[in-house]
Amino acid sequence: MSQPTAQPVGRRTPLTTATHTQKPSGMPIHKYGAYEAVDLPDRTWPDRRITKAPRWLSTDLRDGNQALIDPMSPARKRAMFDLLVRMGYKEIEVGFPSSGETDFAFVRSIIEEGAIPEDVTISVLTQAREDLIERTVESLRGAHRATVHLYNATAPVFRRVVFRGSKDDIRQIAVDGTRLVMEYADKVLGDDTVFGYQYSPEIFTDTELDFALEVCEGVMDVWQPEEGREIILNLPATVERSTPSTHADRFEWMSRNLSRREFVCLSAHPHNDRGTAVAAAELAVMAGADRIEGCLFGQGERTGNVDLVTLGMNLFSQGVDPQIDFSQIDEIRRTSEYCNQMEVHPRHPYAGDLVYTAFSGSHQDAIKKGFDAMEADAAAAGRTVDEIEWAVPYLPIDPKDVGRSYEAVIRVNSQSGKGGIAYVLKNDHKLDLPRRMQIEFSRIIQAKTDAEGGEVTPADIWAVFQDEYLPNPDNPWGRIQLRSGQTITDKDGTDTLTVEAVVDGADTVLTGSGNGPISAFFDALNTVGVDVRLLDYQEHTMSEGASAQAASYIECAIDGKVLWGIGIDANTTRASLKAVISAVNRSAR
Ligand SMILES: CC(=O)SCCNC(=O)CCNC(=O)[C@H](O)C(C)(C)COP(=O)(O)OP(=O)(O)OC[C@H]1O[C@@H](n2cnc3c(N)ncnc32)[C@H](O)[C@@H]1OP(=O)(O)O
Ligand SMILES: CC(C)C(=O)C(=O)O
Repeated sequence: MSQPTAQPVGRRTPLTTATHTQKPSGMPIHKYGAYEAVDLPDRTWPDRRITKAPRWLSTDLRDGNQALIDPMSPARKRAMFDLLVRMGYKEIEVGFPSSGETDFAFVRSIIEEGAIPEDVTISVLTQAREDLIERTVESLRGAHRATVHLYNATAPVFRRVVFRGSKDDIRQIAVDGTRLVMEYADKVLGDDTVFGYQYSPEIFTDTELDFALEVCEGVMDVWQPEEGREIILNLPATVERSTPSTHADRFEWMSRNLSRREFVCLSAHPHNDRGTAVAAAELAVMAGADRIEGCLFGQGERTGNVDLVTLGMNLFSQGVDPQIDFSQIDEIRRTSEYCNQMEVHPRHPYAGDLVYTAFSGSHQDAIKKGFDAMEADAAAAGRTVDEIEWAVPYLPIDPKDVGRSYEAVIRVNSQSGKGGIAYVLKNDHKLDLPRRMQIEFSRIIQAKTDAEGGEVTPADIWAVFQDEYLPNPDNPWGRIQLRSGQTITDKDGTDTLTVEAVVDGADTVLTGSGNGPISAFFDALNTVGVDVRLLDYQEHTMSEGASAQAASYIECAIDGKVLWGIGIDANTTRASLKAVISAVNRSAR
């Protein structure tokens, strides 16, 4: 029989792609074509950095609302509007007033009730149809600052299928619509309304670049932008169709080729069909966009509009002021959920229930070390933790900055390790367990999670910890309970300890001597047949002030077993005696 040849460690046949050849899926790929690239070899956007917030427009009340199963009631609309104002949005698209009485009445209500702050501009959307434009402008009577937003589709399939017209016909719809908006604004709105205009070539992402430019130029020829008379040209990714890099190329191309660029506010309106709307928006800003339209938490048609919360918080997490207040993210989320009647996903960036929570051991370990290092670094710099740069692994921002507590940062289940459990004890009970004690206790918790599954709450952890290490009058298990102890130190430094205790149910006085209270106590315990040897001892105060408690941790070998004990007391000697009893009682449990 031939002997198998021993392979040196690390020299076995590796798994390579050759052993995992992928096979054609059989999916109908012939139905789809590649998206056209932009010929822009001297593109500049990849080298740009975002150093300030773009202008934001919230379209929650329009694009968000039009996509809801149950569009917002007037009360829900008002709650959303007030939230957006409180957060600091200065441009808010409040509806499509010509769609019906609900939107029209809502626009009238916020104007007539004085709900729009002086520095907030409301915007309303309309198709390029005269009756709709008239009704739209009518809704704005008496507003301080208002923008009419006109759109028509310019993409080839719309030209052919929806409008059944030539490029010139489509361009003319935009030009005529712009003229009508201006005429009705002149007729209906007084001088007390600061009036603005926005045009969107719909499905910009599917429109030939030169044609999108041609239509925008035609619109500008009518509006005549100049100093003090900007035009907002909004280039919507109505359906997201390309990588964010190609989207950025298209923005850079438009930004370079538009005439009167200094009077144009170039705006992006990404949707999330490919799941990359946030990246598309950020790269569009790098490529020249001045403004982003989106919705809170990515509400909106199909996969949603770009998420304004993620965009704003991405800036914040890079030290750039988003100009929007996200400090109460849970209130923002609750209001948005109420208005949209849709839940925000627990993994939603910055706002989901679980996004500042680590269950897994190595994450928890790193987070605990990160918090400890922050405290040490702040103390070394003579500052508070809030005054130094945030650097906690796995937490891109300090949850406190969005109104979250640290309670949920670490949650314990079967995937957790000692770091997380130690974090809970330190955070909730001011107990900073020595490393080997963390290991010992985490095994006890792990046995529980393996047996029972699910999550172990901080309250469960504390109950197990107390039961394991801290016998007390309500739970007085163990051979020995301490009543009182007294040490006398003689002139050569020897401590003599007298302890009153209950041993095996009987009141007992134990005495012993040694070169400190702990060794004196070990000596005393020997008299009742307990053989203890000290391996490690640590202590710390748990709070400041006269009534401060101290925690003592002791690692001992007791009758051949190595165990930890803990004692908590205002008196450090008493804390250490309790720690010895905790370990001794555990050894006999
Ligand atoms: C990408 C976006 O999100 S765009 C915004 C979409 N949002 C909404 O549509 C919500 C509100 N809309 C509505 O309530 C309705 O569409 C209304 C009340 C405004 C209009 O309703 P209707 O009069 O029934 O027209 P409908 O919306 O079906 O539009 C169809 C007609 O308008 C034309 N049309 C569509 N969009 C536009 C436009 N932007 N400009 C000019 N004409 C347009 C179509 O070609 C079609 O014309 P046809 O009847 O001659 O074939
Ligand atoms: C009206 C436009 C801006 C729009 O909502 C879109 O194209 O998605």
